[in-house]
Amino acid sequence: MDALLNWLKLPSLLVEGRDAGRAGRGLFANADIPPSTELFTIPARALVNCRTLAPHYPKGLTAVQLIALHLCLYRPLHGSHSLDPLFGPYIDSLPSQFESHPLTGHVKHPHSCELPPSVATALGRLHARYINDWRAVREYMVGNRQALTHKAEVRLANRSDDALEADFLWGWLNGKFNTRCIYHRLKSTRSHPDNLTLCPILDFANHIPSGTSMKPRLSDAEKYNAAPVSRLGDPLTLLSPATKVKVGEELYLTYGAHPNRALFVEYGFVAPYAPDDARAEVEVQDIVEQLFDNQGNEGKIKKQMLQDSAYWGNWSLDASPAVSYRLITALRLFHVPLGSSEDVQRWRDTLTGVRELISDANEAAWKRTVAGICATVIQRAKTRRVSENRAAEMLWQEELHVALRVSEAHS
Ligand SMILES: C[S@@+](CC[C@H](N)C(=O)[O-])C[C@H]1O[C@@H](n2cnc3c(N)ncnc32)[C@H](O)[C@@H]1O
Repeated sequence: MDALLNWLKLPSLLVEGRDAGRAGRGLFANADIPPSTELFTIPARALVNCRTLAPHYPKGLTAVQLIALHLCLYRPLHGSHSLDPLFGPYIDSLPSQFESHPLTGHVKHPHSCELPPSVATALGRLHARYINDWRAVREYMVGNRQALTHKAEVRLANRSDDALEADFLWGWLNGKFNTRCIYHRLKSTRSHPDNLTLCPILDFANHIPSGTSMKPRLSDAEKYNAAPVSRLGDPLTLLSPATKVKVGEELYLTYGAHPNRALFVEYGFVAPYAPDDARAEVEVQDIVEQLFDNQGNEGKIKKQMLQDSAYWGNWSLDASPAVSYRLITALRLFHVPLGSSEDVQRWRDTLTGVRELISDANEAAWKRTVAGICATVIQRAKTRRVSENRAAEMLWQEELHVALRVSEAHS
């Protein structure tokens, strides 16, 4: 931390990064901190993003690809410091490995750990993003070899493909959105995917699902809804939570209202939940898709109707206990015979709020189907291959818990 503060030219701070147990390192208060206090400001030059890296590389990569490439090229060798003349002391402060991240295991031994289907699907999507970025960067490295080997400190020549990919995966897990990168306005539009940055010290902060948390101060670019005026972008200021923090307490960020499935796949951990917590959730896409598939042509038409009205997919149950409105809407249609134009119209009327339901019989039918879906989730959670991965086990337990709660509510 001292080397990092020296490099940042920051005085001692109200917070320090240190061991936080199972979560790795965290940010802790060095003194009592009044509400919404400015904790520190990281100058734009010390943020790792598309603006600070662009002057040092030929064009052609997205922000995530560029950050991952830079980290890959300057990953510290075992026990030594990063040779990066730009961000070396910061790169030294990054985690040395991501062995517990599910993507690392998935890349090395796909399918070694049995996961709930919706989690496996989400991990598969993340893997596809990773492969896409790795291919793009590999091509870029071939096309720009001369420019890259011009950098005196870069060791490309003696590196095996495997070593290079392992370093790229490490860089990618640091540099993709989530894990350690946060939103930072660098482009003229708010939705541009390159609006992200690595930020020293802030990235020691762990996640808290609810309660008061630290917040980055709105940057000028964000305030004026425009690209930053200065070449390297705006600096980043972190504010303490809106309530007082006592010396020694950990300060958190709220990464987002993510279910455990997303926390596991994106960040590599799961958070505890209360028995009736709506964040405890099962996504039942695979089971419900199969139901529509089994209806043959009628199912195909219903799928199209749901896609057209933006209700296809993202169907969940939660432990509050509840069935998501999206799932109820899909299952209502599932039980409508398409030959009955009156019922089809009634279903459309439920979408616009003209009607609350199609009929009592239709309500009873979708509830019976929910009970069947719960039975499937319970069955597969009870008969799965037990995993040594603690987080994977917790995800299976969560599925079982949610399905039991919803099934009790519908019996
Ligand atoms: C931005 S970093 C936070 C700092 C990190 N703990 C470290 O040691 O550098 C995000 C990572 O911290 C860990 N993490 C964050 N919040 C956590 C929590 N509530 N429980 C367990 N691990 C957590 C996860 O590994 C996550 O990918």
